[in-house]
Amino acid sequence: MRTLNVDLGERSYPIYIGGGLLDKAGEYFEQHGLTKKSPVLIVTDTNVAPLYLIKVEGALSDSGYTVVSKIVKSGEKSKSLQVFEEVMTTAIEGGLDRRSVVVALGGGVVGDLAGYVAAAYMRGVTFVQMPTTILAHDSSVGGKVAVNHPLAKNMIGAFHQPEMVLYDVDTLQSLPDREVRAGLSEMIKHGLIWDAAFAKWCGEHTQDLLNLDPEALGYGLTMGCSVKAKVVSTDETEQGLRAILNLGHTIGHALEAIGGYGEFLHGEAISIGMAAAALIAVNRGRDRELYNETVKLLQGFGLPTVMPNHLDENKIISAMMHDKKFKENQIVFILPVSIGKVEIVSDVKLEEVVSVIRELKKEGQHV
Ligand SMILES: NC(=O)c1ccc[n+]([C@@H]2O[C@H](COP(=O)([O-])OP(=O)(O)OC[C@H]3O[C@@H](n4cnc5c(N)ncnc54)[C@H](O)[C@@H]3O)[C@@H](O)[C@H]2O)c1
Ligand SMILES: O=C(O)C(=O)C[C@@H](O)[C@H](O)[C@H](O)COP(=O)(O)O
Ligand SMILES: [Zn+2]
Repeated sequence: MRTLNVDLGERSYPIYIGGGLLDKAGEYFEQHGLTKKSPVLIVTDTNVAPLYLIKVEGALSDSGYTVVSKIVKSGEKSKSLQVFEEVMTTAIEGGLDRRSVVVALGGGVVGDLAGYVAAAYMRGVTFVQMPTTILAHDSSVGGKVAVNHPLAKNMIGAFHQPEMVLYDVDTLQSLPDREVRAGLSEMIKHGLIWDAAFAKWCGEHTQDLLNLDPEALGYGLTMGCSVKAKVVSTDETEQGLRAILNLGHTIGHALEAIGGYGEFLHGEAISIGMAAAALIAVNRGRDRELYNETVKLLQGFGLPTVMPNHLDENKIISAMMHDKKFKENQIVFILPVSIGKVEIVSDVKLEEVVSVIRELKKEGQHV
């Protein structure tokens, strides 16, 4: 078992990473002094519930906790105001009070949704993350919680840090292959923005990671979480540095929105976005090797790096205008400087973006 700390003064919390942790959920709750007098709400989804819900409900009730559970439909479409309201209804009907705990048992969708419920229920209750996807090494850390608006990703949300992250890596063994790849996209991102040696390691351990080799996975997740924890500890509410975690997201979020939150998985959209960011950087004078290396790394994991031809440039651009980093009429981009290092740039012109979208469509025709 590895423990990392997210250092945020009085809002600091541990990330426990290891096997068999869901069975010990009750013990962790007790260790953290979480009350048994108020009901706990577990939010999970239709894929995760049959696999792990009984385990967590059992572990908590064996320790004397009263548990209420809400199962939402799996998939990005559940990150909506409508489902948010449904979860709120379960919380109210289940008698949750101000000392209650909301648990997110699942991937980033459940994490972001349950986290926003925890941030808003009675103006804020305790939140515990129990991630079950690779991607959630990113989403469970840092306190960004949100639901989507049909026009733009994560538009309605808050910063609400969890009490702890209980990451039972045994759960990852049941992930479908496409979700494994999509989750590894954010792991690669952590290497690309912060740590060239880690990015290189990802490239050297592609097969081990794709095969869910426990040792490789444990190391990769620990490294990814520790990059995330360091960045968040420096800039909790994205006043500056934290924006680097958005590498690939300016275009990626636009692709998710225009795809109706169903065509691309988050990690896939971000992979295309990271290829696009590298190409913008090259067109601005960086060595072409930067783009070649980025794309080679992503493609090694079977991730998409070209722009699907059917996507309309204008639609991508107008969806991009809703980016939360858009200010004073400028779209802020995170651009690579070299592998392991990025810069925050606010003078990228729309024409540069359109030209890269077209180049990436052409690349697609060669594949
Ligand atoms: N808050 C943040 O900082 C942050 C960071 C990155 C991504 N995100 C958000 O996270 C979301 C994507 O998260 P995700 O990729 O985990 O998606 P997800 O939660 O939809 O999970 C992916 C799929 O795997 C299934 N699943 C989950 N765990 C499983 C398991 N152990 N075994 C079998 N199936 C399992 C789910 O039911 C779902 O179908 C996006 O909405 C993205 O915006 C948030
Ligand atoms: O934690 C962050 O900060 C991130 O940017 C991590 C991203 O991987 C994640 O997708 C996040 O939800 C994006 O946030 P947003 O503020 O751009 O909606
Ligand atoms: Zn992301």
